[in-house]
Amino acid sequence: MTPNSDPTVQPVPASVVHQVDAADVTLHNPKRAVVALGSNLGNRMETLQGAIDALEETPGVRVKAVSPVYETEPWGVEPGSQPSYLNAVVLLRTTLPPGSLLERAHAIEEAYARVRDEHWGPRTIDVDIVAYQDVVSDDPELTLPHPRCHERAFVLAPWHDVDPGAEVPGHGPVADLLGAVGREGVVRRGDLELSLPE
Ligand SMILES: Nc1ncnc2c1ncn2[C@@H]1O[C@H](COP(=O)(O)OP(=O)(O)OP(=O)(O)O)[C@@H](O)[C@H]1O
Ligand SMILES: Nc1nc2c(c(=O)[nH]1)N=C(CO)CN2
Repeated sequence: MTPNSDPTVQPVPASVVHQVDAADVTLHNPKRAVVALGSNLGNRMETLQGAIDALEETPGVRVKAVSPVYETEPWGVEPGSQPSYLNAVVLLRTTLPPGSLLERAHAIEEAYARVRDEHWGPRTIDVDIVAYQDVVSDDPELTLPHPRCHERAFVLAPWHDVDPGAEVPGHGPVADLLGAVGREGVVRRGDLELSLPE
């Protein structure tokens, strides 16, 4: 039987071919994303590492780099009102669209029983999408780049360590932004290290 003579083989509609091709392009064309992690409650290192491992275990996500760890003064709140944070940044390659990556970030926060009861309140884990490719969006559900990342040394310092040439879309080079903001209250913890999942 020739391939075309089988009466049970139906022609594939053009729309389906198009959708499959589009999905295929996405799968072969992972996007760059930058995720910031912060913790100021409980076992902060264990929580940060757990979040990194959970990102890596997510289908369609690969953790490509993990920054050094910084001990940072709580930003945006009364000095002395909260424990200090440990902050880090991870670089991802992902086939997930931005909204799905945010859903995963929220699921990881929930897994660590983060309670959203106070604006900028203490938290076991905060997982923010800092940037996704060069996407710029003012959607309040997912603003890209993160609307406050360019003024936060606790994001810029670790990001600069893992990607010195990085730029914040619409704001300029991370190196320049970090220079402008300064490193006050942001101290590298050389004695602590997060690992890149195998
Ligand atoms: N780039 C982004 N990354 C993560 N969440 C975002 C982003 N843009 C908008 N959001 C929205 O912000 C909401 C509040 O997030 P969250 O509770 O983590 O804020 P926060 O950590 O207290 O403060 P901040 O956003 O200043 O870090 C989330 O429900 C989410 O939909
Ligand atoms: N140092 C520091 N301060 C913060 C942090 C954080 O991760 N580190 N996160 C906040 C809300 O996301 C508010 N303030």
